[in-house]
Amino acid sequence: MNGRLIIRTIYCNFTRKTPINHDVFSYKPAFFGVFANKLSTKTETKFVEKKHCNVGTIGHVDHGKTTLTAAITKVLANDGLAQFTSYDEIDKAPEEKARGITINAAHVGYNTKLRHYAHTDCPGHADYVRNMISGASQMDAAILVVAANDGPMPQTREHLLLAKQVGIQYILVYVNKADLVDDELLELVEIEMRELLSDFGYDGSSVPMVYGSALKALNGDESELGVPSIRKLLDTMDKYIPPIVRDLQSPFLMPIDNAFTVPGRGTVVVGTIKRGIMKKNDESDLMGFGYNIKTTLSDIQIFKKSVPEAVAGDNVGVLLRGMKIKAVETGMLLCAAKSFTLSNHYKANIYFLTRNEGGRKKPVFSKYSQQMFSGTWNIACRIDLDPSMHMMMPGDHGEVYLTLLEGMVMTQGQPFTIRENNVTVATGIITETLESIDVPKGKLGKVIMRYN
Ligand SMILES: Nc1nc2c(ncn2[C@@H]2O[C@H](COP(=O)(O)OP(=O)(O)OP(=O)(O)O)[C@@H](O)[C@H]2O)c(=O)[nH]1
Ligand SMILES: [Mg+2]
Repeated sequence: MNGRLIIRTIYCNFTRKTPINHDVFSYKPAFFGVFANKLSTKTETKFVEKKHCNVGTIGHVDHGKTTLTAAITKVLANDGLAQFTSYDEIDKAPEEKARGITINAAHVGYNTKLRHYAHTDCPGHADYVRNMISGASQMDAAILVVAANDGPMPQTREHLLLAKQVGIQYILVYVNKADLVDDELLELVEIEMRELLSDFGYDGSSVPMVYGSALKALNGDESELGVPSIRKLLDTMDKYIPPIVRDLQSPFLMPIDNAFTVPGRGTVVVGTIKRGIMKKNDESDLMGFGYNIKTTLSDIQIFKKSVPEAVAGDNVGVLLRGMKIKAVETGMLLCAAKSFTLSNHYKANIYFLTRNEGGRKKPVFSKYSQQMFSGTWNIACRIDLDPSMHMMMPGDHGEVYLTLLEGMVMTQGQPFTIRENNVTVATGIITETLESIDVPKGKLGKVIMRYN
C-alpha cells in the first residue's frame, strides 16, 4: 500500500507539469446539451442530440473488464434489453482463450430504458495498448474497472492518461472483486482512485464509484455485490453521462478502424464518425501514411443496413468507389474532400514522464526516434529538441520538432503519446503544422533539420 501512496504523490507532481490536452476530436462540453437549441440560433452552429452513447471498459489486466461486460449483457438480457454475450464470446480468439486475457477490443450492444449503448471491451495487458487506444477512441464515456484487491496498477494509470488523450470526457469507476476484500480496503481504494482521477484531469471528487463483483453478477448472484451492482452501474451511466452532443456542422471526419473487401462490390472501411454528416455519393479524401486518395462514398451502412446519410457518433461501414484494400490502413482518416492537408512535420509541446511515472531513466537528445501514437494510428517519429536546448530530462517539458516517417493529418491541440519498448514515455500536444520535410530513403536518422 505504501508504494501505491508514494506513486500517487509523484503523479500529483506530474499533472502540474503536463501540458493541457485540447483534443481536436473531443466532443463539445456537456452543457451544450442543455442549451443546444438556444446556442444554435445565436452561433449558427447546429448540434443534434441522439440517445445513443459509446462506452467501454478500460483498466489493468485481469481486473475484470470482460467479466463485467458479459455480466452487463446478462443482467439486461434478463430484462429483454440485450442479447447475452458470454465471456467466451467476447474473448473468442484462440490466443485469448489460451492465455486468459483480452487481446482484441470487442464490441457489444445493449439498451437501458433510456439509451442504446455500444460498448467496447478493451484489453488491459501492456502489450496491447494500441488495441486499447483504438477501442477507447470510439468512446464517449469509459467504465474504468479496478480490482479492489489490487487497487490502481500501472495500466489503470496508463489507461487514464490515454483516455484523456483520446478525448474521453466522462469516466465511471467500477470497483470490482469487492467480494475479496473488507470495507476498510474498499475505502482506501476509493481514496486512491479519486486522487488518481484528479491527477489526470478528471473531477475525482464527483466521478461515480460503484462497488461490486462482476463474477458474482455473471453467476446470477442476487446479493448486493452481484446483480444489483450491475443495475446500479447502468443506472449511474444513464444519469451521469449527459446526452452526447455532436458537432454536425463541420466537414465530416472518420478515423478508420478496419477495412475489408466485399466480393463484387469493393472496399469497405469501418469506423465511428467523429464529426459532421456524411452522405451517400459525397466526394471525400482518404488520408494518412503519406497518401491522399480521392474517392466517393458509394454506400453507407449502419448495423448492416444502407442509409442515405450518417452523423457524428454513428459506427458505419462505408463502401469507397475505386478503392483498393491494399491502399487502406487503420488510422487513416476519411474526410470531406479538401478539408485537411497532410504533413510529416510539426511543432509540439511535450512532457517526458519520470521514471516513477513509468517513463525513461535517461535524458533525451535531438534525433530521438520512437513510435508515436495519436487517435487510432501510430507511426515512427523523430523528435528534435529546440536548438536552444542540449537535452531534456525525464520530468521536463518544452517545445520540440516532430518529423514523422510519412505525412499524417494532425491539427493544433491534437494530443499524442510517445512509446518506447511498449511503455508510454512522453505525452504532448501539437502546437503548429510545419511544411513537410524530406525523409531520405525513409530513414528518420538522415533527416536534415532546418533549425540547427
Ligand atoms: N473473485 C472475483 N474474481 C473475478 C471477479 N471478476 C472477474 N474475476 C476473475 O478475474 C479474472 C480476470 O477477469 P477478466 O474479466 O478476464 O479480466 P480483464 O480485465 O478482462 O482482463 P484483460 O482483458 O486480459 O485485461 C478471471 O479469472 C475472472 O473470473 C470478481 O468480481 N471477483
Ligand atoms: Mg478482458
